[in-house]
Amino acid sequence: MQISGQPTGDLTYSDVYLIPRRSAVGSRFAVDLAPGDGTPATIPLVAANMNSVSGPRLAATLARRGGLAVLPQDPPLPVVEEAIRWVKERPASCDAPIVAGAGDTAADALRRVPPSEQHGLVVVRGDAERYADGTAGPSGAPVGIPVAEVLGVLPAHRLASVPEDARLGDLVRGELPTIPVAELGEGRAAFDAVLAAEEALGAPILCVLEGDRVVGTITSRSALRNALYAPAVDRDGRLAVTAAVGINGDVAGKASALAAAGADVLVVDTAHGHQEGMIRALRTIADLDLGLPVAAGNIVTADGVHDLVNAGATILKVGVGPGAMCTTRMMTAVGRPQFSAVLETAEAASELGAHVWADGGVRYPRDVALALAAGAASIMIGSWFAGTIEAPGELVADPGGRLYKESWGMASTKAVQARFGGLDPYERARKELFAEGISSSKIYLDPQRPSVEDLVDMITSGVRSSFTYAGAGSVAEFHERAHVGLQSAAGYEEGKALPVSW
Ligand SMILES: NC(=O)C1=CN([C@@H]2O[C@H](COP(=O)(O)OP(=O)(O)OC[C@H]3O[C@@H](n4cnc5c(N)ncnc54)[C@H](OP(=O)(O)O)[C@@H]3O)[C@@H](O)[C@H]2O)C=CC1
Ligand SMILES: Nc1nc2c(ncn2[C@@H]2O[C@H](COP(=O)(O)O)[C@@H](O)[C@H]2O)c(=O)[nH]1
Ligand SMILES: [K+]
Repeated sequence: MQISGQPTGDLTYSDVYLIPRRSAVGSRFAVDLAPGDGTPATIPLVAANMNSVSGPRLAATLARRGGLAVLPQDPPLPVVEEAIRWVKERPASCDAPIVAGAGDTAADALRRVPPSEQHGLVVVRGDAERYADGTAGPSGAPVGIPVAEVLGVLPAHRLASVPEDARLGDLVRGELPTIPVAELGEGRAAFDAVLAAEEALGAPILCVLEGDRVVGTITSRSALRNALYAPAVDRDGRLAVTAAVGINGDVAGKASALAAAGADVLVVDTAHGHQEGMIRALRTIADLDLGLPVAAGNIVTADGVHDLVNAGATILKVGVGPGAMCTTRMMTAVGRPQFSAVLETAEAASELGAHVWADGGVRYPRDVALALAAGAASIMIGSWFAGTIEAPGELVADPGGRLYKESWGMASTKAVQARFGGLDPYERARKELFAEGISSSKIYLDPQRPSVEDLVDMITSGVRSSFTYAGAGSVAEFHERAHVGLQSAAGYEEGKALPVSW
């Protein structure tokens, strides 16, 4: 990366911009976004290990589009193992259905999906619990739902015009719109086949049939995405997923169990990553020789990079204080403006053959492009992804009818209370003294982009375009060719669009 001008201090994303330069990359579709960090990701996006962000559905959806999600360290190990299993059993070539029971009401459904196009529910006879949101129960059972059990598909937009207490079983009508998995094909052929089936059946969402089981759903939008993205998969072609480990407790036992459950990357995570406890935890994991990439953090200095890589980290998780839920900077004054933190750590990491994930503070696609320009391999996003259909938790309508999901910091009083609920009251009270995050925040769904996939489309299209402005066809070339300038607050303001006249 080249920087024009002399920065007088550390910089964050709003302080900088990208200068266009001569390009030989003729099309934005010619850009390869694979991070090249030793993980199976094919796009440089990682969902943060926050309880309000990375659950199994978001992890599977993001992996289908080439990203990774980090399952957080707080839930009990069996819950995380089950989440890994759930992700691994989801299809890579079609969507994991949102399954509802015939007796569920429209109000129940609206807590899971907004009434928007491109989304819907697969309504089954009786109780949907049996299908655990698309699986057929315990480990080893066949994946998918017997077609005879499926009453129909309810497009979510219909929920806008029915009474709240209407039963879903009474709302589905007509023949079940299906497409055999063998007809899906690849690329444009798949898009054409799905579009033709949608038009012929007059249905915006189709059930994908393998034998006599519904293994997923598909829309023409998801068929288009199948052609644009390559899923992040493990050696067996199953969707990839990542899981976090803390630095305390039985680190070896937990890391081994997560690896055995199928985690594709381990993330060793604590607020102050440049500490002896982290170095011990990394050495413990290195001794296990699990053969997995290990991400560790959070750090913001080159010294931190050296110590953590020497202890076994292959990826550094970089960022102290930029997170939307984070109060560390105001509580402790500690942290570092994120652009400079990524720039310095990425340079140090690259000398050691390691990589950086820029963690936190991303609010626009431009921030992702700038983190990549600074040398990051991937970008971690938390709060922005919390306001999506796939994030854990239910949709809530505010008094004006706008839909949101609740989010909270992993170092907030709420998270600390949940994490240390098993301790005696004295120990719990001691832990609660140190909250460094907000306990409750509303993250509104973007009505135009209610799904994490919509956000991924938006971010990757912005970043593909950034790459061509810089004449870069890959992440490695972007690291080389990005030309960054410094801007004033007025310069940043000028770049914003104007929703109403001035
Ligand atoms: N990226 C960021 O800016 C931040 C992220 N977080 C996130 O919050 C979650 C919880 O992390 P964490 O609070 O580390 O909890 P952990 O459960 O991982 O424990 C942290 C350990 O480090 C010790 N420690 C020493 N100094 C500090 C310090 N300054 N801050 C925190 N712990 C310290 C703690 O001991 P003792 O409790 O006795 O002090 C404890 O043993 C993680 O997901 C983390 O990434 C939290 C804060 C900042
Ligand atoms: N200091 C704190 N940092 C936190 C907390 N919870 C999460 N985080 C960090 O934020 C990023 C995600 O950033 P976002 O801007 O995309 O939301 C996450 O990965 C953590 O590093 C917290 O309570 N305190
Ligand atoms: K912050």
